[in-house]
Amino acid sequence: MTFDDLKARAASTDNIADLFISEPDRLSRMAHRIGPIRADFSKQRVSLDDLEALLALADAKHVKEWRAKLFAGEPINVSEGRAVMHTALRGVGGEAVADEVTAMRARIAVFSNDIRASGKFDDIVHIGIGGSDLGPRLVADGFAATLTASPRLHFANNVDGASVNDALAGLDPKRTLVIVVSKSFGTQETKMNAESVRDWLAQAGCSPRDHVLAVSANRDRAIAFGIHSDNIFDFWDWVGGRYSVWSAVGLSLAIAYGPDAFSQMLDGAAAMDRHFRDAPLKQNIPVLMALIGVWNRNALGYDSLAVIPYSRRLRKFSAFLQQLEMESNGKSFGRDGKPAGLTCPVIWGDEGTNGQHAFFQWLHQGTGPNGRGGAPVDFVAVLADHEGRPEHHRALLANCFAQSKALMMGKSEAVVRKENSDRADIDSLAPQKMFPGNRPSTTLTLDELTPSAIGYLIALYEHKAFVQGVLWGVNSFDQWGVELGKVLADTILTELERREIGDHDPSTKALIRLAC
Ligand SMILES: O=P(O)(O)OC[C@H]1O[C@H](O)[C@H](O)[C@@H](O)[C@@H]1O
Repeated sequence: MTFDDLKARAASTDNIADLFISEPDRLSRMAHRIGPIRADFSKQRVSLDDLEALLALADAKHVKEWRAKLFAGEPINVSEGRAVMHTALRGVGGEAVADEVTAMRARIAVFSNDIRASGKFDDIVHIGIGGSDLGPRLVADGFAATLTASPRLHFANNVDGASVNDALAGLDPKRTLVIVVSKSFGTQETKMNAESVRDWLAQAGCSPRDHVLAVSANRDRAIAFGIHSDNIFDFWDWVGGRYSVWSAVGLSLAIAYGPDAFSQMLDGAAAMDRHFRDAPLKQNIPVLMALIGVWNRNALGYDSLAVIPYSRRLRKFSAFLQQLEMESNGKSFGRDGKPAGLTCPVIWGDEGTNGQHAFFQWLHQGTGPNGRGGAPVDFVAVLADHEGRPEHHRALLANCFAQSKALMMGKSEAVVRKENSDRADIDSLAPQKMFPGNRPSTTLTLDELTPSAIGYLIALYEHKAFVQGVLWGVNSFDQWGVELGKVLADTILTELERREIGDHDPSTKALIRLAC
């Protein structure tokens, strides 16, 4: 089975709505549950036979073998010679590091409880960017569905001074704990924000020893930066930044929401790990999600995926997934150095229902590179109401379910003509008011937005990204594509500081001149 075979199959793919008629057991075969998550793939434009072909592709691309390598802790990040063991942080696989992980989890729990019991801090400022920021921010919002942060949690990520200013606004330095999170401890934004916050503390006479912690895989750099060695929480080079929320990178979550919530999240992720490791591929939710994503990308030719959480508490989910999926699989060349073909689509989205009043027009009627229009959608909904407003919650869910139905069913030109038969301009109006339908989506429902369910959800997409990396033949665990801009930014920063314009193209020179 090859991508070309899939493309040939897709050329004759049916209408989704018709598939429910020709495949009476479609829903039961395409909706699967694990723990609090139910994944309904039945509104995808893929027949059960197509799914068999996709499972054959998984075999042809050795998904099971790669999955075994992942859990065995083999160095599958070949370009950096590293193992990939974020599942070991949840206690699944990576036995070689189990003791270190257990010790770190215990240290996080004891430390978090001590800080919470001490009552010394009202606020935590978490400084970090990319993988050292997106996961903790997503989870902090998610935990707020069922828990209250105490101390309160603030984030400074961007090098834009507004980021650190917003994070510190109204805070009392004497009652603030600062956690600097950087795997490399070499990231410009994080170091600059940490310096600014250190100055802010110093002006109030607060010592870094009492107020600043670091989380890093590079202890030496953290010490060189001036962090006391007792205040450093380590993590390891086998944890990729975008897979690191399960490590001490989540320390601020454990302090603010309690170590029990943090552990429950890890346990939820572990349950998803075991499902991914053990379930047959045809019932394996991350595998099916990955295969359907590849179908949409490589067979149907979609170039983006919209992820729409119908949950305000998950509104950062698409931003989180942009790093998880696009940094993992946004690559042109495979592990073998050969062109990889079409890989990761653009991931984008916003919370529902807000998006309905903005870009959903495009999802329903917009054009696309494949002539099919729009983009596939992952809808994510939480069944329980955590806000004590059942009428709002029913409306939220009604909108979510209505959108996936509308995308699939559309509204024919004939119906539009009937409804507007009195209009003289019906010939020009009808095509504008009709909905083509047959637009694919997946609906994920979570019973409740508990810490455990959040663990399940994030781990689901981690494994999806892993499987897609295997199918596309890329190394999902490096990110060389972010380096060039960083190096150039350093050069240009020096020029801005010295007011000296170096050797650049005319456009870049003109921009530097404007800022000098
Ligand atoms: O945690 P750090 O070392 O500070 O890295 C922060 C982020 O910056 C890098 O440029 C990478 O693109 C990300 O993968 C990483 O998560």
